[in-house]
Amino acid sequence: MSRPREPALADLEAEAARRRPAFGRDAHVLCDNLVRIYKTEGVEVVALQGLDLVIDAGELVAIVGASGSGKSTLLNVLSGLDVPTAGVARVAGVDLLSMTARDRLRYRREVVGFVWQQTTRNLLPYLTAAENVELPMRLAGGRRRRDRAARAGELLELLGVADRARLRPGEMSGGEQQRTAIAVALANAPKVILADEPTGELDGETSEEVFAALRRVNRELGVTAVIVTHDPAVAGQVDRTVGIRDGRTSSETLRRASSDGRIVAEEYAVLDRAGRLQLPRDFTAALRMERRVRLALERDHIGVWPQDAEGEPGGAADGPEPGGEERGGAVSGPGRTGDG
Ligand SMILES: Nc1ncnc2c1ncn2[C@@H]1O[C@H](COP(=O)(O)OP(=O)(O)OP(=O)(O)O)[C@@H](O)[C@H]1O
Repeated sequence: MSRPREPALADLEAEAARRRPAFGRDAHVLCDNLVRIYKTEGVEVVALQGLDLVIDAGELVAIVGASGSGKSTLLNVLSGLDVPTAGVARVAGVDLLSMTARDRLRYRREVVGFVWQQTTRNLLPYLTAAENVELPMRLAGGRRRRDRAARAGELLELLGVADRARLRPGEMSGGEQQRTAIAVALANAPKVILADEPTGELDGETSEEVFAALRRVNRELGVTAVIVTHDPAVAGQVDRTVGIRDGRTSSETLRRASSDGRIVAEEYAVLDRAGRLQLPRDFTAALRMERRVRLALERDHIGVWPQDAEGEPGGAADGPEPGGEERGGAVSGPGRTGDG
């Protein structure tokens, strides 16, 4: 009789993958361990360092972060303009790493729409607002002239600039140009709209109008919207703000209405699948945490302590002593201080 075959490592990995639901399996926008390295004159810049992001269909999400944190790199990848070095990037079921040139063209024409900060990048100066909106439809083909004109009219109406249809960009205000740009981005009924600082060149009141227009298309057309912004007024009005730091997702702020109708914002650190999280810089600076910290699993939280000069836990922080038996190791496992 032959002996039962020992399971190979690949079988065990496949089995483990079968049992665990795939990360972001149902997400509309998915970045899994996304890496983008730029190489210029022998110098490497790691703009995205294993970024994870999951956005559901129909969400309106703001992406915030300091200059150089990787926001534009992320948006360039999602818009199909740039190819990441490694990882997974998927939008509306399209794998952005394995697209052919033809797929990429179709993706950029039909699956995503974008709005850039510079109004001049969004609209052609010698076309009217209506002609600008019709242009992507003409390039994609498939619609009759009358249909294109009707759709352009509907979109300009939805964006509140129907009365500007016959004007060229130079004859419109900055806010009107950006609202027209949103209509252009929506021309081919994309599933996702990406906007990079769409209110960056506008004053407060006008930027509120443009943001309100983005919110309206998100709500009324159900299009998923991802907006990179420095504008606290924009970031403060979306349900979810994702903070990026050093090329990784570091925090999320969720906003919800409380029982008395007030909007409550709760900020969370993002825990990635490898168990990594970024502690806020002001927290680590306040407790002079550098390089090593001590961790302890408590019943309902994990304590983090700076390593003090003597190497004993709890040196600089007020609060409970870290639990656990191993003073040197400091991480107590479940069943010691934890529940299970
Ligand atoms: N084409 C490029 N070649 C080399 N390095 C680049 C390139 N584009 C971006 N970088 C670098 O990658 C990092 C992330 O840049 P990115 O533009 O994505 O940041 P950002 O958060 O959008 O910044 P900002 O808010 O200033 O636009 C930075 O260190 C930047 O210098």
